[in-house]
Amino acid sequence: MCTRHKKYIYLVLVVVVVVVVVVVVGVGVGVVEVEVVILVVVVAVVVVVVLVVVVVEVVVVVVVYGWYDFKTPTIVLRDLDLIKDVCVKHFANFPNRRAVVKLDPPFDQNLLSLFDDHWKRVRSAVTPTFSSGRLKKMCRHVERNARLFHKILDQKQESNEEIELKEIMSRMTMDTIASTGFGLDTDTLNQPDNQFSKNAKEFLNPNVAAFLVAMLLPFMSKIFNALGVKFVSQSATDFFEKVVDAAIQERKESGNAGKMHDFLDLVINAEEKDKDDTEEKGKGAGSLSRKEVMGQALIFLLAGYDTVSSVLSFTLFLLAKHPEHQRLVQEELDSKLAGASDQEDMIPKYEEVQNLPYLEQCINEAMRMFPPGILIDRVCTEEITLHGVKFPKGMTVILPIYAIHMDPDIWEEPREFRPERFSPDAKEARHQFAFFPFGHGPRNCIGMRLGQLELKIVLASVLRRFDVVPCQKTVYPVKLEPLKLAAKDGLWVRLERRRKQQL
Ligand code: HEM
Repeated sequence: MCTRHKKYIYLVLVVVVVVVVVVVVGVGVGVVEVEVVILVVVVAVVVVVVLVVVVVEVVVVVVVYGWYDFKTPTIVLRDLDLIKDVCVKHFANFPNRRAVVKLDPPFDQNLLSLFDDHWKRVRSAVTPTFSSGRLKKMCRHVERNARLFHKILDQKQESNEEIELKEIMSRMTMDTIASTGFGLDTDTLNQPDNQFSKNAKEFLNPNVAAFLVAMLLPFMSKIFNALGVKFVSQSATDFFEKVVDAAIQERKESGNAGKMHDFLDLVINAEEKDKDDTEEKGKGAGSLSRKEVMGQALIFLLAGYDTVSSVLSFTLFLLAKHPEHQRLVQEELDSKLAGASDQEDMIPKYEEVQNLPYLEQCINEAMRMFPPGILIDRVCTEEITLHGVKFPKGMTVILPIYAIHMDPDIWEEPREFRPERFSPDAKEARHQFAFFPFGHGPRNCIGMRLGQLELKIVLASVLRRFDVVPCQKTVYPVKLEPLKLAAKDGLWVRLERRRKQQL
């Protein structure tokens, strides 16, 4: 039960006890009639009984609540131990996400949407792409894009331009995902309307209306499929298939195939093992069918673009509004990175960003307040009872990330930006599952370490070079769009060059 409810219940109980004592004393001194005593005791008993019922009800309402999504029982968990059990301890009973809409091939083969053993095989084949060794190699793409990004920021700073962070960060992360994943040089930073960016935006903006209808009325998904309504743009999917094919061809011809250790190499390796290109092939760990490979290429683009750009922009925006925390980050960067990086461009290296605890605290606090994913879900595949709550087979389990990140019983004044919440002591004192922007357990975000690396390299390099300050268009507190955690009025700031002696 949460402490707020407890407080009210204790208050009412104290009032009841005080009234009873006053009345009994009143009888003792002869100012209250016996009938009044009987009446007061009856009322007190009724109040206590009602309270007991409410307490039980509150326990049920606060720990979990649910509804029927037509015939599918759906439950929302608030209890952190239950969340831990579902995601980690009893993962075997909850291995999949719900299939909200039926996707078209090859996108239907993406990790996010796969089930059971099929998911397990693809996940273990893709996991090596994100090993420390490969991340280190991918880092040079992140650094190169950060360098190009600085040139744009320099121009904007020199002309004292106001900057909408989400827009410019999206362009930068688009280039980063294209180069880290596929070795492509897309230059979206300088050419925001290039073909790659146009198709990515089209692909990333699915048929929202159909998607929402299918979410609210699951049976409509089948009707949409029968009518040929697409949830994801076919032309954009075709475009990316061609882009990936051309990139593979180019790498093979240049003799670099297998040497770059990025996602494209995984594609090429998979091809070698799976020459006859059928969906049924690629059953061994490490081997993927051509469609599976394309499915992962598309989900990397989808999952790695908007998420990272959103956290980058919210973190910088919050630091602009909280200069005292920005100073602390800059002091950390000055002391830990001084002399170790290339002084000219201020881009820290892979090893250097591994030890920036205060920057990490600020990033975590920004992700607590504005997690790119509002919730995650799992489906129960085998009945189980956990902490007295029965999960029947087929039940959808919702794990509400945003609601838990904003729960005042876990986070005091949750709307305040307080990076100190993530100090080692504060973390130690809190339930480990109170913060989960990347999900939890074996099905958590596979790109987490790449995402964190990008965040730290880009933020460290920007904050070493510039002070980020509010401007006329800054709207704070942030007003959110109705259906996603995006700022309705944009995230506007201005840049000021840091004075030499601070560097
Ligand atoms: C700040 C950055 C990111 C955030 C906050 C984020 C968040 C998430 C969340 C909440 C999930 C669901 C986890 C669960 O159900 O337990 C997820 C899954 C996933 N993410 Fe990320 N993500 C980020 C970056 C990335 C990047 C850079 C990539 C790829 C390059 C990526 C690829 C994926 C994939 C493929 C899955 C599905 C994993 C599976 O089902 O096995 N994400 N992410």
